[in-house]
Amino acid sequence: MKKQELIFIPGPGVGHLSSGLELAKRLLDHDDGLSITALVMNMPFTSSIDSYTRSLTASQPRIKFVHLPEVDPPPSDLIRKSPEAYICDFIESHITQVRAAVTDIISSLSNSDVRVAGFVLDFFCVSMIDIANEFSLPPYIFITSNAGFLGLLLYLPGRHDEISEVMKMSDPDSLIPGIFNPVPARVLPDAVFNEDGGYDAYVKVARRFRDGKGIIVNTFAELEPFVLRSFSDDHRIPPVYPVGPLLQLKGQPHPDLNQDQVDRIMKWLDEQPQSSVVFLCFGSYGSFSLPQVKEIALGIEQSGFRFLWSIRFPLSTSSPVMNPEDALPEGFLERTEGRGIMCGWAPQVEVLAHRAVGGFVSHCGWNSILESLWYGVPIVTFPIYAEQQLNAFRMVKELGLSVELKLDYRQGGDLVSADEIAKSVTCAMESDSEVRKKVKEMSEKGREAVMDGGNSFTSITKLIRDMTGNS
Ligand SMILES: O=c1ccn([C@@H]2O[C@H](COP(=O)(O)OP(=O)(O)O[C@H]3O[C@H](CO)[C@@H](O)[C@H](O)[C@H]3O)[C@@H](O)[C@H]2O)c(=O)[nH]1
Repeated sequence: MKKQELIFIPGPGVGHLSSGLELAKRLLDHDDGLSITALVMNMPFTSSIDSYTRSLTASQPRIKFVHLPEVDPPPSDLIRKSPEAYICDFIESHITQVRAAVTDIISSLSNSDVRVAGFVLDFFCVSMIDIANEFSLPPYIFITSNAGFLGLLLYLPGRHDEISEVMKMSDPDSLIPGIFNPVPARVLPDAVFNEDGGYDAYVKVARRFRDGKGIIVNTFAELEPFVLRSFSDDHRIPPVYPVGPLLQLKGQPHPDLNQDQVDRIMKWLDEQPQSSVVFLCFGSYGSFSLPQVKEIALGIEQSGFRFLWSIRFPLSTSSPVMNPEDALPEGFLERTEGRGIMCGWAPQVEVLAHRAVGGFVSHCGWNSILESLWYGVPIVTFPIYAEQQLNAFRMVKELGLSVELKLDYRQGGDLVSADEIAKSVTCAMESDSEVRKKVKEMSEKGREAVMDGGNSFTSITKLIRDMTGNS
């Protein structure tokens, strides 16, 4: 059997990179004959990814990294107008560098027994399908989010052909194939309303999905059966491979995380009773205005539960808060002393795995959702940006796997009050609630899905067979 190489192009930024590389590791675990070269772009304004790629190279010698030469980034005001448009422009500006890197890989393998089998592209990198075609290599697309989000993206080009304008908050609920309930406009991602490039970027990206040889999704059949079935009924959609949950359970290296911080948090958790702590954490970029921070603080205090709060502030705050404590309500720290701690970047996976943690107030980023399901910790929904509102909506209304706090909160939107926060946290922390029971059941199903014979295991085996031709 010939050895085969895959060329990975993960999305820029730690969130997409880490998820893409979990997929890479999973593929290598399944097939000894595979190796992977990942072409990495380092986006301005984001944390360094070097610590991450270094730790992976040390643990998995069959993954090589090629750091693409830096290019002139798009104008910086574009990131404020539309992060999605910025990311797509940034990626497209690497086409020449990617072509050169692929040429090098192929020529370096020409006298070896290794053959390049195909490309795996983060969904934001679908412009690179053209390069795959130039080299006659099959492109596979990787969705770092869920199948419902894929459903939304697949719906957009058809809608655009009929109504070629951005969506509006005042639009009636959308019937999106595969999404169980009609979707209110207020839970759709900001990008679909964005006239400064966000909507166009989504439509353009989604149009290329049908050019993929297959679409790989970080989900599992038991979690999203309805939407996955709808894809297999539509012959225009390439084969969809649900291969998740892809999780980095050993924890992620991060420049803002140091061992002293981890030790302090884990020691404190060790001293707390079983399922007594509510964890608040809002992903790579989630932050709140100062008035919202105050409401959150008052809400946790009012709930009476112990807490671990990963708190960060927007980079654009006009008077930056150097010390998070300055943003808190007066006397909060004294009144909650011994009952809670705060940190910056948290060791989230270790925290969710800890027996003391009983609930999770989350921005509903997909990795956070999968991690909380894995450890059976119910989420309280506090979405902020990207597709998080849609995730929150589906987790509450379709799947019954989260407690509703907000489904439609957006950065700079109406304040979520302390009362609402206290009420939802209390509901999530109930030990015998229906949501907790369902989350525990889904946790088992997720773990079974990736075991030998499970649905995701079978799906990844099929994916490798389709990519390599090896049976
Ligand atoms: O203090 C922190 C904060 C985050 N994390 C980890 O960072 C990852 C965060 O991922 P996710 O929950 O998916 O959030 P984002 O980083 O915000 O992810 C982006 O990418 C996701 C996948 O496409 C989308 O679902 C989100 O909406 C989008 O914001 C998770 O593994 C967390 O465990 C930590 O370890 N410590």
